[in-house]
Amino acid sequence: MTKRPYVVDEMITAKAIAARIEALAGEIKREFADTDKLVVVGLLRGSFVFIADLVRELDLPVEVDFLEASSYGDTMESSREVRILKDLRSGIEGRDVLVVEDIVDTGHTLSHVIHLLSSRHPRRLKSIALLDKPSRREVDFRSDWIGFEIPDEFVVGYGIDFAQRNRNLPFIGKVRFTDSSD
Ligand SMILES: O=P(O)(O)OC[C@H]1O[C@H](OP(=O)(O)OP(=O)(O)O)[C@H](O)[C@@H]1O
Ligand code: HPA
Ligand SMILES: [Mg+2]
Repeated sequence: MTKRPYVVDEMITAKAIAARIEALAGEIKREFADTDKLVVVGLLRGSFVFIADLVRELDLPVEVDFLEASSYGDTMESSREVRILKDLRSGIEGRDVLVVEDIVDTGHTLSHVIHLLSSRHPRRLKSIALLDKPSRREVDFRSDWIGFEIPDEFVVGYGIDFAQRNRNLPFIGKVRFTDSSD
């Protein structure tokens, strides 16, 4: 658990996030225009704000489900071991599925989840990540839709945490440690 004091510098405003979500929703609606039901799967915990705003822009027949995966705990480094803490409540065989993630960093989490869900034989399986850090990627993975590409900064806000703090910030901000002892 971090004890070092830090501040959060705003990086992406709530207004910019909302505008980007509106544009992405249009692309998703075109992709799934023929669906009789789209299962939108949020990856807890970090995606809870993004999925709430995204699904309200999707005038499609939507079912919402959640899967909890964790690989960072209260640190800034991926354990590279993705633990599934909570699985979906419904089956997805033959279903149209959109996995919603807050951020793709090393890529271990979302690539593991996509591999797991594809083994359940959905009709169509796509993913969207609000943020993507391509410079940090450790596995060959890219989401089907990306909100914003960002540099190698540790970010919080809009559902994203550092040691379970700052998920409730309305914007995306980057963490900056303030003590001179480091
Ligand atoms: O691409 P990666 O390097 O795997 O990192 C991305 C993942 O790390 C964070 O989740 P975390 O494990 O912190 O759990 P949380 O969603 O509950 O915050 C984030 O929400 C992504 O799921
Ligand atoms: N912030 C919070 N959690 C994360 C990040 C980040 O930048 N990258 C991977 N998990
Ligand atoms: Mg997460």
